[in-house]
Amino acid sequence: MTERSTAGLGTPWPAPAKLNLMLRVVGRRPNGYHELQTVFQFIDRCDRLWFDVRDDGRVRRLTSVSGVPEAEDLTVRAARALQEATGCGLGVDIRCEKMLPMGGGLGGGSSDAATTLVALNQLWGTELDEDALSEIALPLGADVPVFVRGRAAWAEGVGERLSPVELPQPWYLVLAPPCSVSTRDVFCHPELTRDSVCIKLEDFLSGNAVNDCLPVVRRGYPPVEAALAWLDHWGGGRLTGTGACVFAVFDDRERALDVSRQAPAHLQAFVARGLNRSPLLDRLDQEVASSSLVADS
Ligand SMILES: C[C@](O)(CO)[C@H](O)COP(=O)(O)OP(=O)(O)OC[C@H]1O[C@@H](n2ccc(N)nc2=O)[C@H](O)[C@@H]1O
Ligand SMILES: Nc1ncnc2c1ncn2[C@@H]1O[C@H](COP(=O)(O)OP(=O)(O)OP(=O)(O)O)[C@@H](O)[C@H]1O
Repeated sequence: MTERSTAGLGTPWPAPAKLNLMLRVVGRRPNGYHELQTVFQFIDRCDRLWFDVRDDGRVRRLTSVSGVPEAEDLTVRAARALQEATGCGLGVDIRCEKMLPMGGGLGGGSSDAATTLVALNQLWGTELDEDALSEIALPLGADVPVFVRGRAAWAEGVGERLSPVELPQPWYLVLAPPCSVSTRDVFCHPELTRDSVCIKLEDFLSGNAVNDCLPVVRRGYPPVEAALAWLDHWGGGRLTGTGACVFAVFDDRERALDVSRQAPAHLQAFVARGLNRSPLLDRLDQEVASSSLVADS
């Protein structure tokens, strides 16, 4: 979607990316899903969404997402799931401006789904609380609940047992190698280790930040390996989720920007701030405040 076409649409709803600051695969459930331990933090790099409520109950996506048919788009599925859960007869036209690479381990699709649930719960007046919204969120994807709750979190289970955490909020240099990684393929891989011992938050805070998917992704995706090798010159990189994106941590924004300018041209590089509170919650507060002003006048 071009800048011009977003003019006049009103304030967008942000769908921030997340980073997995560590990821341990500690078991496998009978349904094939994996038990994880991970730490989620948001970054201030976001997709942007706009919602126009419709009276006729139709859910339409007005912008295209490369390779994703309308009915499979996580925003459309999220809107339909909220209709089904609440019996709401309203519909919506959804526009989404993608900034986050797909299949990048930044959770862009999951975040778009969460933003749709949170925004429509407000705009449709369905009044579900955060727990109820998170229940609708989980079948859409293991990462959707953390985006609904909007707090950096220590996560267990398939990623749905969340405890909020206050972490340092450094600057991250994120590199998107020119490939996308299928989360499913990594979790199905015969060489993925699935027996890491469980650790505690304190272990992570004192430096245990391994990602168990890294060996499989490094071997299977040479562009990811190359991006990590490049980050080794600057102190080392980490993989987010199942990749393909990798990141390095900096205390100082200028330093992160300086390194990003030196990144090889074939790597998409950006610098973003770590956030313990999702900008989605601020946008929701703004919407609640403006709707109560209208109600009072
Ligand atoms: C790896 C993480 O990104 C860490 O944040 C997430 O756990 C993945 O979350 P997600 O992209 O929302 O994943 P989903 O859409 O639920 O699942 C995609 C596929 O990954 C596998 N999958 C996912 C999560 C999980 N805990 N175990 C799995 O085995 C399943 O094969 C599933 O079919
Ligand atoms: N609105 C959407 N935006 C992006 N992807 C979508 C969307 N709707 C459905 N999808 C599908 O979801 C897949 C995963 O997208 P996403 O951007 O969340 O990947 P990811 O960053 O690797 O996520 P994760 O870290 O959760 O594995 C895409 O490859 C695409 O097929």
